[in-house]
Amino acid sequence: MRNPIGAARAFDKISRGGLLSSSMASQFGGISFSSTAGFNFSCSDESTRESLLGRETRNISRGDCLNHKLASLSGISSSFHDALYFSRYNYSTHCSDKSTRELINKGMDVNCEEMINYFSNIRPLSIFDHGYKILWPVEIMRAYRNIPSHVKIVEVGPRDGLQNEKEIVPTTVKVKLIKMLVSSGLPVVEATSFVSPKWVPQLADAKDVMEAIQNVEGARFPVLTPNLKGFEAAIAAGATEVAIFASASESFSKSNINCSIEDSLTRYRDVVSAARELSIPVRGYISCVVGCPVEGMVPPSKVAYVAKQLSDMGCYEISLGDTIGVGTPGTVIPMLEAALDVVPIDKLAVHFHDTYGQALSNILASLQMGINTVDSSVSGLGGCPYAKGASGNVATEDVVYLLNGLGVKTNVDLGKLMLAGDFICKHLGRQSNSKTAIALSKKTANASKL
Ligand SMILES: CC(C)(COP(=O)([O-])OP(=O)([O-])OC[C@H]1O[C@@H](n2cnc3c(N)ncnc32)[C@H](O)[C@@H]1OP(=O)([O-])[O-])[C@@H](O)C(=O)NCCC(=O)NCCSC(=O)C[C@@](C)(O)CC(=O)[O-]
Repeated sequence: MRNPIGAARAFDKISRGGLLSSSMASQFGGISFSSTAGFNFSCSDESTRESLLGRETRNISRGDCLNHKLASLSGISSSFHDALYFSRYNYSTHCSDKSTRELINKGMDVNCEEMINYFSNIRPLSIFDHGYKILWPVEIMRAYRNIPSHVKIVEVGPRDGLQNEKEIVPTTVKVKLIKMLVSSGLPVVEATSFVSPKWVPQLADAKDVMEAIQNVEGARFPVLTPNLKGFEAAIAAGATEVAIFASASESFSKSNINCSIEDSLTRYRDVVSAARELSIPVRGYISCVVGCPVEGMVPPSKVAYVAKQLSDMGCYEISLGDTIGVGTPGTVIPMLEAALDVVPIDKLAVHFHDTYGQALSNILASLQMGINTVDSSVSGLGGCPYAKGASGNVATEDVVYLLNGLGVKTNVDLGKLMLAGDFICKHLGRQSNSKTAIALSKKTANASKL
């Protein structure tokens, strides 16, 4: 096995010297570099070359403090680093934690050995054991650089989950579920919808739900409002935050809210302006961000268009919904890139249904791009009544397990969350859709510690 510190020193010398000599190649596990203009690379291993160059040749179009800091500390041109190691997104503001930031902010004083020690201490990956050649700190940086230190989970189970149940869930059960979710530490629990009861009878008790949770503290309770009528009813029932929901697909807009995308945006401008007068924050959703049950693939440009409209009208956050769960990172990443061209990253959230089992992969890809708000539904409840065949949202338990594994803070107690999931699943008379909940409920281990 190659000595990582030796390789670190080699990397350090190259970085500081700014010259890449062929004698260094052997220390980089067979990868050779040419330091001619433009830093062309040649590499003996096809897949390594692919991973080093193929996917990382975009230029940075946004400011990226880390790039410039690391470029300057390593003493080589930033274009080299931009092309090789970093994508276009800003690391520094989404930096994993304080000590990483400090490390980065030390600028010239940081060397690669410190980086290795740092990352090998905090990350459980034993990449050195896998016979990797040069790719560690690069790979680690690439995999973790944008993952935020804290993720806000928006629990949508009581709304997105229960809106799709055949049997109408009694108000008392909904209220108990909401309280249990809050007690698990979830900061935002979407409570219900003020939509037409003819369209969604499952949530016809919206007013009663809101009145019953008036005194519940510890979380915010946004509610869906499709128009001014819904907004006014929500405010009268005590809502202090609302969400509007547009679509990137014309057909879905028509089947879900009975109007075109443009007409929906006009309606939503009225809702947002009424909300602004009352200082009510408005979240925006976009459905069908990668695929539509009627139209098939949805181009990223359509998502970007609606995202910009929602952002411009004043939504504080825009949740990008893969309503029918068809996305993979292959389609989700280009969609997010398009959205990021028009909306700042801190305003974006992701909302994945898990129809094809891709939700966690899509969430990881989103985190790696710096997204720090994720919607999910306890026990994977859910679906949309107007998107036939779509399954539930990604399970909140699975998201928390993933984030715990990445060392990302959520403030959610997995054990308490599982109790909430168990409660609603027992009521519905079915098994949880959360793999984490199923696996952990078979163990007696204390799930709160996982
Ligand atoms: C938007 C409408 C109302 C248009 O529905 P419409 O029929 O075109 O509306 P209308 O203005 O002609 O009114 C028809 C009737 O509804 C009443 N009405 C009108 N508005 C309201 C209201 N706010 N609350 C209560 N009642 C309302 C209105 O008063 C009237 O009553 P009537 O005179 O017939 O007795 C209807 O299409 C609707 O309610 N759609 C909601 C559909 C829905 O909730 N879908 C699920 C949520 S979206 C989703 O799940 C996706 C998401 C967000 O999770 C993201 C993702 O997964 O991708």
